[in-house]
Amino acid sequence: MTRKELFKNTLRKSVHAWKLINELPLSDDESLMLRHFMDQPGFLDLHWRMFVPAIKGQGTEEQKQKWLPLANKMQIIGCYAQTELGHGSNVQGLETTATFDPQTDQFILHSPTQTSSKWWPGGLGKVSTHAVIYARLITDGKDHGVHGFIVQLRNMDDHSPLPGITIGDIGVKFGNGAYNSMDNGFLMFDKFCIPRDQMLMRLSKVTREGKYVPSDVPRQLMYGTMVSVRQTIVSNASIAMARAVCIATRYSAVRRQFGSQNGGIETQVIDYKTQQNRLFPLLASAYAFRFVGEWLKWLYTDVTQRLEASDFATLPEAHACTAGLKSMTTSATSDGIEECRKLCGGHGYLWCSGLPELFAVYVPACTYEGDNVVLQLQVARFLMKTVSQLGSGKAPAGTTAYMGRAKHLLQCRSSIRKAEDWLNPAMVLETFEARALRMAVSCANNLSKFENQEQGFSELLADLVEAAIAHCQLIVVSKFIVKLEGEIKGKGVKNQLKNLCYIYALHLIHKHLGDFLSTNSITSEQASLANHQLRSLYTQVRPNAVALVDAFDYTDHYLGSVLGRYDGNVYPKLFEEALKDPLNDTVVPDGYHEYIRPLIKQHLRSARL
Ligand SMILES: CCCCCCCC/C=C\CCCCCCCCCCCC(=O)SCCNC(=O)CCNC(=O)[C@H](O)C(C)(C)COP(=O)(O)OP(=O)(O)OC[C@H]1O[C@@H](n2cnc3c(N)ncnc32)[C@H](O)[C@@H]1OP(=O)(O)O
Ligand SMILES: Cc1cc2nc3c(=O)[nH]c(=O)nc-3n(C[C@H](O)[C@H](O)[C@H](O)COP(=O)(O)OP(=O)(O)OC[C@H]3O[C@@H](n4cnc5c(N)ncnc54)[C@H](O)[C@@H]3O)c2cc1C
Repeated sequence: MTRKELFKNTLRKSVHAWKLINELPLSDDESLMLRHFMDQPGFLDLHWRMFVPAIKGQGTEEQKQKWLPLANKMQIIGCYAQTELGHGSNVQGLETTATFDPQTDQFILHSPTQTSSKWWPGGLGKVSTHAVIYARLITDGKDHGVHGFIVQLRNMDDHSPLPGITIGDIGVKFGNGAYNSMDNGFLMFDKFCIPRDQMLMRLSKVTREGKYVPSDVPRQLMYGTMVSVRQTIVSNASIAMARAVCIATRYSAVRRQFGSQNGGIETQVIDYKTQQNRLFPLLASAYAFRFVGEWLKWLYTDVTQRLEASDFATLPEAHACTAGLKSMTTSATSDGIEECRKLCGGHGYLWCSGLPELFAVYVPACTYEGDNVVLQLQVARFLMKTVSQLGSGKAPAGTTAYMGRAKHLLQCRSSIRKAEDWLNPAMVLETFEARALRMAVSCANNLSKFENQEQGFSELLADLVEAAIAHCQLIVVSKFIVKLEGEIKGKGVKNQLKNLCYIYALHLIHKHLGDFLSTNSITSEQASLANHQLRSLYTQVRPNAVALVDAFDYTDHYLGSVLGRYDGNVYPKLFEEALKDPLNDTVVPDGYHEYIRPLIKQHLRSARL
């Protein structure tokens, strides 16, 4: 499809989905499922995942009563317009202004520079009638920082932009199809007025007289919508990883190369240890991200209930966990999808493998909802704060509880003696805890050598990100272990999950061996025992690998991959797909008479001469 066709088709699908949700009707969970099967980014994502939650989280009761019924019935369509041409990560650096005019009781929204243009919001370019806009609030010449506002963008009769608003699509993005179904947009305000009651005022307020009343709760609650979406992105990482792994695993069982003596049957590529060493950790990651996603959903629900009761104690941890896990799982999944493409050899590069589009549509997850490095730095700040409070009497809780055992973890030596010890959950956990704590403490020690903490932080950014990743990996491993300790129906299933859990943990040890050795969390002998155990786990997973991806229960239609077909009938179907290509509509291609024939004839003539 052309971009215009793709966009229009996405509108058609979205509206059809909305119709089904209402007519059947579907529950929230079922609607979410429908979104997955629709399988295309579109304006509904931003309306439901960001616009509605922003009003719910930051609006007053009156604002919710006014706007939510309209939004819930989709009588208005909204998006989340925060990022600008000049600033995305640095939210405090946004330039759009919202200046209160006490004469008219309105805010005047303005884009003072080109870099202040809103740039990127999904659904903004062509669809949304409304947006939650983030802008600097100015009253009486004073800048109070960034706040949210509900703004109507387009005329409800003919969809034209309202006077004072310039709006459009930012253009084609990475890949063919992929995220181009979405109208990511730009927007400029030219002294555009909105009534005062359209500032989202649950947190801070502006009175009729123009007095600014600051929030009596943490101002970071304004970032709540991002926290909520980051949490869902972790579960989505598992879905995308599982999809790629399903394709690569099934195809690896079909594909044969080498290994035959005198014309016998060749080896299935899945039997090569190198293939297993690349593939099975990704299979394990798909399961691991699912379990940590379930736990994160619980954490998010818990913090939301606490916030409603004005208990803000766990907010920093919820922010660190959602930011860190969003970052870690999306980076691993993007890399994993690309690895799956390579695991499928040349055919993985074909569009009909399903992997190029999956990669193209998935990879912006490393950037949207917070650049992955910027988010790990938030985790690092949280860790440095926690380390600095050790010994102050305030015991670290939740995912940093292990830091409370700093004395032990800083000096303990791993008691792994034989390969099977690497299947001991306590020993594995302690190894990850020691590594994470030692990396965090080492950063804190290095930081303390700087007179200026912020300067020290800047200098140590790369180390801090590594410490943050180590902490996030510990969370994933620990939540997988907790899952195994819970009720799992069927001994066989439990055994398979156990194998995957230890593959996940041991492959991380192998991948980040430098960290584990340099922090003395393990010795090189213990590292080689871990490798030995890993190989043995691969052998145990091998006979069940295809069943473990079948368990994701993806239909062929959803996978959209010739290589990942359930029936394994890959080669005839590759031919069928090739023959569908428009280039094969004619035997002699368009352009032959114009370019190829004259070229060949010229050679023939010169040959005769
Ligand atoms: C064919 C295949 C198809 C595949 C389909 C797959 C199927 C998928 C199915 C469904 C998919 C649906 C998915 C939904 C998708 C939704 C689409 C998303 C679109 C993307 C939308 C966006 O990108 S919106 C814009 C997002 N922008 C950002 O994330 C900006 C990042 N920056 C920030 O968040 C902040 O600026 C910052 C955190 C980096 C820094 O903030 P600031 O400068 O204000 O703070 P400080 O560093 O000074 O910190 C102050 C203090 O506050 C704490 N803090 C910061 N943030 C938070 C927070 N959120 N909550 C709580 N506390 C916070 C910070 O830690 C500091 O604490 P101290 O104690 O003072 O240290
Ligand atoms: C597909 C897609 C959809 C989007 N949808 C929306 C939307 O609906 N609404 C919306 O408001 N926005 C949206 N965005 C914007 C998105 O949220 C931002 O692009 C994202 O937050 C990253 O910000 P940035 O572009 O400013 O990156 P930058 O911050 O400019 O990042 C550039 C580089 O600088 C590095 N960097 C930046 N700051 C630091 C630092 N402090 N320390 C170390 N390194 C740093 C980053 O790691 C990165 O390598 C979308 C983006 C994409 C790609």
